[in-house]
Amino acid sequence: MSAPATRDSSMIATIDASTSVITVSGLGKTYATGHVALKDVSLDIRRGEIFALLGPNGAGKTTLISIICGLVNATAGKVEVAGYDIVADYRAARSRIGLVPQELTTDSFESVWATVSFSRGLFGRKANPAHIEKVLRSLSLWDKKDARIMTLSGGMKRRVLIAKALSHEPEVLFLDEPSAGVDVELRRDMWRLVRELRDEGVTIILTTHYLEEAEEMADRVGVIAKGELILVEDKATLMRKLGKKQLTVELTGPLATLPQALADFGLILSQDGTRLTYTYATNREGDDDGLSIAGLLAALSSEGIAFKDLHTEQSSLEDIFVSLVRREP
Ligand SMILES: Nc1ncnc2c1ncn2[C@@H]1O[C@H](COP(=O)(O)OP(=O)(O)OP(=O)(O)O)[C@@H](O)[C@H]1O
Repeated sequence: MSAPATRDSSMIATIDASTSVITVSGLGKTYATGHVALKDVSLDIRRGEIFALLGPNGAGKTTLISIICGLVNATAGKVEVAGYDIVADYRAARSRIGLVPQELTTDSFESVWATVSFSRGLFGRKANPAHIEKVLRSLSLWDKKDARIMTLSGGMKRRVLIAKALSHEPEVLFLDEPSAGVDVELRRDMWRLVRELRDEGVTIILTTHYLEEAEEMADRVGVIAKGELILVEDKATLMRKLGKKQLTVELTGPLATLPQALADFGLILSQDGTRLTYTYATNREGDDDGLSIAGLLAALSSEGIAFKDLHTEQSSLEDIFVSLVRREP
């Protein structure tokens, strides 16, 4: 699978990694039911990044995306896409966006080719069969181009949704829960395509409640909970923070001071001298410089320090994150 290579030169000219492609300011949404789905959300999405929006079911991810894409009206605040206001300059803003929705609403008598070509036309773009062919090939849909949508499997329909979203060469691609109900092969293809698109300068925003997906894909991560954006961070930084754990060692007798041989571990000795606390990074990208728990235990033993119990705790940020992200529907 390879990404569509043909991109509109006027769009490429505007791509500059140092600028924001989407600016969200003070966004709020209260549904007619009175439910407050978003509260004062402000966010800049940088050109060419993969941004993962994380949060549990009902957090407000789809609402936020729907407002950015102009499908739902905000109650407060504003959104600009490539400098265009999503309400005042709807057509200009929307034509920069490709949206792959969560729901499979594509079910028609039309062929794959006709459906994807028609999508391009909806955005006022001139027909470009070469681009449509590239998109279909990149999604392994080329040999299905004449098949009617209704005859396709669920996975193939999903590929058609992605092809439709890419038909008009958008600058920003939204993927709403791309992994929900998707098989391993499609997930792998999708991730590869996303990276290829990003390499071409396309900005990707994906929503997910799978931490693994964000870990695998994202450059930056935003966490949304109960309608509030509680965290926006570079993934590497976030993973470092998330990866911090604490090991507490309960000693059999009190220590007056920490032996010099243990200085490198950055241990904290409790006031009564009976407890040592060791904070360490656990993840791939963490700053663990080789000082492992095994190393600590060996050092304790060679210093003749006996212990009766060990227990680990995760840092509070990880606690928050895991409870947000790993909570099942
Ligand atoms: N049209 C609507 N009218 C009233 N409430 C709504 C409407 N759409 C969404 N909501 C509510 O707003 C909240 C946020 O929903 P939203 O779909 O944005 O969450 P989400 O984070 O995308 O969740 P999921 O992961 O389940 O898609 C939910 O409590 C939902 O029930």
